[in-house]
Amino acid sequence: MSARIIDGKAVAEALRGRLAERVSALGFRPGLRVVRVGEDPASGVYVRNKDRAALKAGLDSATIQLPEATGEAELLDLVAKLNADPAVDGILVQLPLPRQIEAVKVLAAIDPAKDVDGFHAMNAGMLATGQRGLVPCTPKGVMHLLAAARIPVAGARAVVLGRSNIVGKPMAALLLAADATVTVVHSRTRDLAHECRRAEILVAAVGRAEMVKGDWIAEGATVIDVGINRLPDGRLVGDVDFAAASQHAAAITPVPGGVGPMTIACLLENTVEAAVARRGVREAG
Ligand SMILES: Nc1nc(=O)c2c([nH]1)NC[C@@H]1CN(c3ccc(C(=O)N[C@@H](CCC(=O)O)C(=O)O)cc3)C=[N+]21
Repeated sequence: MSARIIDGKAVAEALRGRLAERVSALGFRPGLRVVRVGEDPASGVYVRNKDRAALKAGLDSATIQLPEATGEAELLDLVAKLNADPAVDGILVQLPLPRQIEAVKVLAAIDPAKDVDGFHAMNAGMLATGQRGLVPCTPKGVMHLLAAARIPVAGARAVVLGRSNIVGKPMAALLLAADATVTVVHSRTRDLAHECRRAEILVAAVGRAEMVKGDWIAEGATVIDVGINRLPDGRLVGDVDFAAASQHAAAITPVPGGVGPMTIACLLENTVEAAVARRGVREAG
């Protein structure tokens, strides 16, 4: 059997189209500012793709590029300025940050109402306690993909591989809120393969190229691959051995063209949501 491929690029395009319509009805351009310190290669493609998508959706979007040697106080000053700017609805500080800057301090300084990454402890707490807040883009994008592919989540056995604050933990919280039975597994889990084989929905988010093997996948499972890993030969692969997993899964996301484009679409969605909430806009429909 060969799995159905869940086309994240197409689902993201559809979501961006709906957002463009929503933005044009607002009568103002939601403002997004992305702050990038230094030149971490992982965030290069992301920044370029995001800028293009944001402008196309009608957002007022700009990237603020700071030098690698920027100090923590300087970055905190910029965040304070963006917090105070009424035209700015969303603030995203690209991670990872250079060594001299403590990321948790910077994330804590962002106004939670403008925290379109959903990384502030306030938004993480809102998600954990089932309250409305800004939800991290990648896990939010995964939930959109599951819905678009008509994968039943309620009651399903879901396994999340990875426990990061930016993907694994919020992913588990969202699946739980959608009534899945959620297991989080990680590098210290005994018999990872066995745990993964129990999954009806497997979300792989460890950042290790093709770590999930074909025989880790139950027959008929849905496989969501969050990993984006660059191999020495330049090829881009996920955390899952795609060809082998496709022989067992019923549905699977590719890399590239799976979760990545959804992360960007959800960043735009969060910016629109932040703008609507902050400015007290009442939308029709
Ligand atoms: N504060 C913060 N928030 C982030 O969300 C964040 C970050 N920092 N730092 C860097 C990572 C990386 N990231 C990506 C998102 C989408 C693609 C993406 O769209 N990838 C495409 C194309 C990839 C390619 O062609 O190279 C795909 O998977 O199909 C990639 C990478 C968000 N990140």
